[in-house]
Amino acid sequence: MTTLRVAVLGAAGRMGRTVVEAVQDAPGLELVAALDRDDDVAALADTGAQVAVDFTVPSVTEANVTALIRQGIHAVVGTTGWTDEALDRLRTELAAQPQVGVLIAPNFALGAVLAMRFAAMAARWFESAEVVELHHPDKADAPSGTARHTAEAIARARSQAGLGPMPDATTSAADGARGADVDGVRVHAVRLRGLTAHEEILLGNPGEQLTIRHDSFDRVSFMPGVLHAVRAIGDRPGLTVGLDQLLDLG
Ligand SMILES: NC(=O)C1=CN([C@@H]2O[C@H](COP(=O)(O)OP(=O)(O)OC[C@H]3O[C@@H](n4cnc5c(N)ncnc54)[C@H](O)[C@@H]3O)[C@@H](O)[C@H]2O)C=CC1
Ligand SMILES: O=C(O)C1=N[C@H](C(=O)O)C[C@H](O)C1
Repeated sequence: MTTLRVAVLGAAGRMGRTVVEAVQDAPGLELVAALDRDDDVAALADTGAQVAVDFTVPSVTEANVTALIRQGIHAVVGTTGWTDEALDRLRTELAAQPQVGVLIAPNFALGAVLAMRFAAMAARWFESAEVVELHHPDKADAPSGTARHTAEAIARARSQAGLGPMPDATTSAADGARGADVDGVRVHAVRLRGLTAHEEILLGNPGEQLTIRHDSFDRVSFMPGVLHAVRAIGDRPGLTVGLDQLLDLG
């Protein structure tokens, strides 16, 4: 079996530490670099890394991935905060390195990926849909990347089905009481000590409610998805958004 040489960026962080352990324990993978703040990503090629996993912070992830692409290193990215404009800039970078693959995924937990897919399937059949995400209080961004992605998928499905705005008679609300508006879908963010990463999608019709809930109790829940992506990304040049694209979900 040939060995795949892997680097981890953000290696001192909560996710980075878990990824380092997972790569060290995974058959066929070799950890060749573990970088954090102040390490030079632009010199990573010297380590022989073929794939790099980025769990850093929204303000640096684009610069990291750009540096990886320019060195011909595939990237598996879990860091949140990607905008459409930033993704377009990556596509331009990738056009100059057509053999390189980049995966950006808001959530690597298989259950979360399925929850997002189920929510998109269900969205057209319900009058109302709202998303509640619940996380540890050390999280920097709100709402979560997963909740944004979920809300965007719900909005797309509603628009394709010709559904209009959801019923909501609110005319007076305290700041933030109705959550953030993501493409017309309300998203609520809870931060609570003891939590890891959780999401509930609430779908309502007259007389019924469907609740889709996913819980990551531990960061090991993200590792099968991360390792699957590390192994698959070399055969998938260009930009891929969402782990579902690598899971053959139909
Ligand atoms: N896609 C997914 O499945 C998941 C995504 N995340 C996302 O991953 C990101 C990281 O989350 P956590 O590990 O909880 O955060 P964290 O704050 O524990 O870790 C971030 C790490 O990045 C390091 N860092 C900062 N600048 C850097 C740079 N220029 N180069 C290399 N490292 C740098 C920090 O020193 C820190 O060690 C967040 O955006 C979070 O939302 C978190 C969990 C799962
Ligand atoms: O910061 C986290 O912890 C998580 N971040 C990702 C997100 O913002 O969606 C994925 C997961 O929710 C954990």
